[in-house]
Amino acid sequence: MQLNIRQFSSKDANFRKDLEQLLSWESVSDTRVQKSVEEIVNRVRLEGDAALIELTNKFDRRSVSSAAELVIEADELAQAAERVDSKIVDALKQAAERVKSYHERQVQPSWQYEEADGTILGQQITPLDRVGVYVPGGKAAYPSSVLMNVMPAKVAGVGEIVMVVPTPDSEVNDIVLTAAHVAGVDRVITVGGAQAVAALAYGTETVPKVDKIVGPGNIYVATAKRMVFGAVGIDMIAGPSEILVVSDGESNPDWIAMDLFSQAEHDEDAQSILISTDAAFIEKVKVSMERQIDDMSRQEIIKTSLEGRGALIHVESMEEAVEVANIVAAEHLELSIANPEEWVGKIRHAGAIFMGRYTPEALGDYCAGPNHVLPTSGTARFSSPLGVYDFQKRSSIIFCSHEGASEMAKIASPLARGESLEAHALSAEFRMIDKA
Ligand SMILES: NC(=O)c1ccc[n+]([C@@H]2O[C@H](COP(=O)([O-])OP(=O)(O)OC[C@H]3O[C@@H](n4cnc5c(N)ncnc54)[C@H](O)[C@@H]3O)[C@@H](O)[C@H]2O)c1
Ligand SMILES: N[C@H](CO)Cc1c[nH]c[nH+]1
Ligand SMILES: [Zn+2]
Repeated sequence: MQLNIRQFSSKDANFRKDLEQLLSWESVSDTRVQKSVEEIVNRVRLEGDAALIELTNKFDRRSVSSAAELVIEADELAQAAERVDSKIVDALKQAAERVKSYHERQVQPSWQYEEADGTILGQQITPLDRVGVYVPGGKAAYPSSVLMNVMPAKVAGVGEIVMVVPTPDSEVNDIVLTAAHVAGVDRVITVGGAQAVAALAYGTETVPKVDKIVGPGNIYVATAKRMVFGAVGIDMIAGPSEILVVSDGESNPDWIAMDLFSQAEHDEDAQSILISTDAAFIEKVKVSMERQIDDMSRQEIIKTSLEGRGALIHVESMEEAVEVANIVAAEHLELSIANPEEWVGKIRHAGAIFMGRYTPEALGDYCAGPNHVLPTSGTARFSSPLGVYDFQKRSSIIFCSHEGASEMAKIASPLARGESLEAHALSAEFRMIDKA
């Protein structure tokens, strides 16, 4: 099948403009989706379960009549695990173990230090009480996303985990429920989209209000998360998947073609980009894609994604490749080159960096250990992978000895008076040992 994928070179006069246009999709989509998400969120906030049921029936093609039908309790999750092929259950358990082991290294303990006069300063770290985990389920089922969202929350010690997942046409995916069981989810609610995010943010008669919502999803989910931020915490905006492969032209073109497909098959809105210093290699990858796509079960989604949002970019040098990669700030960056360790330090913006020819992004999606919930749409410039730190919060700890309070009051008092805040000044001065 022929693929009309955008192709350009860093030598083109319009290169920067073309690149900008390639990456500018989210803002265009935002205005299209914004209004409908606003309406959905407001309805769920004001009407609770009634709106949640109506919107779920509409968007997921269901015929639910009571909210109780939307809830799957922990014991039903365990039953689902019995219906799933034991090889898949084993793989889920092994993946969960690897993800857990990686995330255990992220735990931030409380800390404190003592000054000479006995004053103690520090931070007390506590887990969140209740979190909502969004697991996408519109176009594909994501048991792996259950593990990636829930394991770090478990490692952090979160009190209660409520998972939402859409079940279009009422098709419940047993592997998703099994993953929820393996990871230790407390309750699953089969709703999705902006209505699920709103229900978790504001609470309904059936869905408990949570402290934070985490997890990826399509543009409706991402827009809703952005909208409810403030009423609840959110992790990041993790939208349609992206991959940027940087190749030196020495990798197997079939492997690279499949790596590009691997993210394109998620969604028509997913983005796969290849950058190479070798123009002939780019052609080989294109030929390989046109050959291999005929055998792909999700070829329509792949084609739409590659033709709408994909690109093959020729650059003059690895320096230039790195410069472009830092502009793209992709969710996933594959460095399919001979010496990735020489270049990795120059990458400033990427959700996850896959180093070398034997590290396909797909291994990170399932079981390498690091989280696959990653910042998309260039937000890797300021966001990080989902981690234990997203489920922990910090309280400052201050204990003043009498001597310490007295010394600090000498600093605080003039500052408070400089702000004309007399009560502040006096509050500090009362603690002085020598008030003269
Ligand atoms: N970044 C990550 O870590 C990560 C991980 C897994 C998946 N993903 C991405 O998550 C996304 C999953 O998307 P999905 O669609 O399969 O599932 P989803 O669960 O995110 O979205 C499905 C929901 O979207 C809502 N919706 C669909 N069309 C709508 C419309 N016209 N108006 C209002 N609401 C509408 C419906 O409520 C539906 O339940 C993909 O883009 C995939 O690439 C990202
Ligand atoms: N690549 C997705 C994150 O962008 C995660 C995923 C789940 N399953 C397969 N892939
Ligand atoms: Zn993936």
